[in-house]
Amino acid sequence: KVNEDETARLIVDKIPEITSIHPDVSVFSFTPRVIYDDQTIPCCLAMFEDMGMINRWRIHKETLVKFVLMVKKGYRDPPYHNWYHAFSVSHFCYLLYKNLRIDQLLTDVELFALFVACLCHDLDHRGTNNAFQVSSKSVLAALYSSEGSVLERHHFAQAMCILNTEGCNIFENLNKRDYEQALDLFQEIILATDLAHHLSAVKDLETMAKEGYDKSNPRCHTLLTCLLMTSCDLSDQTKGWGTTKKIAELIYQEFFRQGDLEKSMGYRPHEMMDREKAFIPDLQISFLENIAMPLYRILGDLLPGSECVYEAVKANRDTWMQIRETAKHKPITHGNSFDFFK
Ligand SMILES: COc1ccc(Cl)c(-c2nnc3c(C)nc4ccc(C(=O)NCC(C)C)cc4n23)c1
Ligand SMILES: [Mg+2]
Repeated sequence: KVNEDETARLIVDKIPEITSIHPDVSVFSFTPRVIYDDQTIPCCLAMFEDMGMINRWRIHKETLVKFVLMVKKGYRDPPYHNWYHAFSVSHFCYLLYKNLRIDQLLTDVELFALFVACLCHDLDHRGTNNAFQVSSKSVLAALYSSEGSVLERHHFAQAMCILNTEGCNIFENLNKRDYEQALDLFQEIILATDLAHHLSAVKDLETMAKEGYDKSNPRCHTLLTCLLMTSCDLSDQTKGWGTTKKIAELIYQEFFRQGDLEKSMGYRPHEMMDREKAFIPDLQISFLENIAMPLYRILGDLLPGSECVYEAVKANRDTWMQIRETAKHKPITHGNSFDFFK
């Protein structure tokens, strides 16, 4: 339940000038996780405003406030897949707009659907992955496992519940055509956040990067939108080492909790979810080399000016390699997998 006085204050207060949140809020190196929890919603309002979306889509301020509040409250509090993840993902989308002028490659509707999808893309995440939904025979698996992307279908369903809540539909003033297109894109983008979906699109993304983006080709728009969504989803890796290290701690806290659950259910967990087997530096080097670096390499090829983002990810991979060497020479302590984080 969204309490009235919190909503009232956000509605009455003027939307702050984005730089009043932080002077560096629009640069790639800025880490949105430094923003205090009670400033995240004003920052979201300021991002909508700064991207011209409030006027362009005739969004009533009260509707926008209620929507963002419902979205924030729609996240649970697992170590990683919580509101701060959605907020930081959305902030990277704002960075793409401010620094790479993606508004010149995508239509207004695509850009709007992308930003709103960033806010909603992991709604009601339980801190367990798609495989666990199926193996634990969760309600979500019962609902969606026949179509695949179980969690992502649930995140979309939750977002639709919010949009269908009285006074929360920020798409309400779009004309019929834009409305239908926005919702179709919104669903497509949220379903595309399934890492398996991204991995199956990498070949096509590399081809597009080689041949160049053709703004008149609808397939290019779809591929680029999905590329940008995944770039936002993994954007913690594009910041300094401090963020990379902190995020790894949160992700493996979440993974190891799932592994513990699987063990208690009599399943043998994936190595990356088994706190007794996981060697985090190796796992993270592999994730960065096989998934994150190729992703931001393609982004850099397609969007001039984003090479610095790829370089930041590569630097974090290099730091993991140094950590791996040091950790390998240390005597095997029978502490837990997080010892070398100390
Ligand atoms: C875009 O969707 C997601 C969904 C869930 C997560 Cl946790 C992530 C995500 N975001 N940051 C990370 C980092 C730093 N490391 C990760 C290491 C492994 C995996 C993983 O799922 N590996 C199995 C798969 C390749 C078959 C995901 C990781 N990850 C992204
Ligand atoms: Mg997700």
